[in-house]
Amino acid sequence: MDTMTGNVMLIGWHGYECKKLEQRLRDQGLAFEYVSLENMAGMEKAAVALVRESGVDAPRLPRLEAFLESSGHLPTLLVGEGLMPEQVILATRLGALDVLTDPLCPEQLMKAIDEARAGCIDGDETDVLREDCPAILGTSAQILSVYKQLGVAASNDLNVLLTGETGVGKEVSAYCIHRHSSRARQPYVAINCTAIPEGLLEAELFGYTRGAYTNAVTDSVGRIESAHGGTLLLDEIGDMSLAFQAKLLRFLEDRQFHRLGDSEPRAADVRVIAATNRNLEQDVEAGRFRQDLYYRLSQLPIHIPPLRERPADVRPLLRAFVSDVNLNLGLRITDISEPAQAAAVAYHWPGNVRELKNAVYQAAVRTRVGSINGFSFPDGANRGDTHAETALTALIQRAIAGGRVKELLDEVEGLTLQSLLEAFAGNRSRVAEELGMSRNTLRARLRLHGLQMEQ
Ligand SMILES: Nc1ncnc2c1ncn2[C@@H]1O[C@H](COP(=O)(O)OP(=O)(O)OP(=O)(O)O)[C@@H](O)[C@H]1O
Repeated sequence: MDTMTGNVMLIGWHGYECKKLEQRLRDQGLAFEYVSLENMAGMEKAAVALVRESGVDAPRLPRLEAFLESSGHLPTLLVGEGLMPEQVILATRLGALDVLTDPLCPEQLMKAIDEARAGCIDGDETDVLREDCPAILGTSAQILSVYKQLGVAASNDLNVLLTGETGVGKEVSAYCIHRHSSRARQPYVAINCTAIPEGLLEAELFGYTRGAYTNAVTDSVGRIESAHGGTLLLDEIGDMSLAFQAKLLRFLEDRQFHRLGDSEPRAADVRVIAATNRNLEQDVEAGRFRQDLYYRLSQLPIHIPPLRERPADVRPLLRAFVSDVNLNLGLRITDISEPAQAAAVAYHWPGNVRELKNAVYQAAVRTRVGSINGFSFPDGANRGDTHAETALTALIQRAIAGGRVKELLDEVEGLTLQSLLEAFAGNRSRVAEELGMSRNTLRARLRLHGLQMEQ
């Protein structure tokens, strides 16, 4: 079990009991961590807590009480030796999900841990967000157009070139094409061309024979051969050297290749998808990327727009990642406050969906239970150049340069209203409330600026 699915937190365990318990948890593949009441570092990774008490403090349970008070709603099991009935009743009343007594029966312990973790997911807080999170999300017109292109790509075998800034979802899109294609049951192999040193890339991609170079002690199958029958994603394609580009081009021309050190040509039936966050057309013009390879790779080019150009996707993504974090980390986040959502819509997300996902995970781990009330964007980011702010600066500069300063306030008002509608998902009542004006006044101002967005 990794930290994404949550650790078992151990509180109050000492001596011989620890060894036995550790072995049982390890046998079940469960990660665990000791925390003390004084130092609860690591709690954010927790899925379930096992608190140990002895019966000596009857009828109280000082450790459990102190732990439950400071740990919020983490599912907690009490394990005790010689517990009195009152203590068992008290433990249940305090909120422990189960009480186990020594000697611990391993099956009973694992069942209780599983139930605590499942309770964490299917608990009685019906308003906790826990929908299944599909691999690729978004509802904006821009991303719908991308989905359609992915569908086209899935229906044929052309080489696809996915472009877009870092974190927009090129890799998830490549996988999506594969999963929807006729090759879905065959291998999907991804290689990040920049993560492998140029010298090793050829061997990694094409494979090698024994003795091809100093460390080649056995024959090795390359990624191309591993992907036979399926799909090969060449990620970060824009960063490969011209020499390597020539080798790749040869393979793309007839799907034939040689393992390093082997004169025998081999063939592989692979569908190639390439991805890059570079502008390859510019690289072709600058002589950094071969034109023939560019044409070969981009038989079907698909561009994924940055998140700041599709603000309508922000809210669905936030919602989906909250469900995701609840499922993966066993948290109990119910929602994200409206101001936090509006701030997220207005933010320019330079790291795109990856950054948004991280922001939700970080905020959720901080919040653990209830509503997320804000995200911590990098310093100054909230003042950064959102698309609306960039437009605003350009507007002011154009007005000054063109001697149209008198009309400026009017134009600024229009832009401001447009940004507010965007930030509050078209909710005019909310915008009116924020501006301290009546809905009628707002409606009139919107009409004046040609902004007729309905709620
Ligand atoms: N539309 C989406 N729906 C759901 N998750 C998404 C979406 N787009 C991106 N993600 C998530 O954002 C993260 C980054 O996505 P991905 O790796 O596909 O981006 P990328 O464009 O390939 O980035 P890079 O260029 O840095 O490799 C992943 O965790 C992915 O699951």
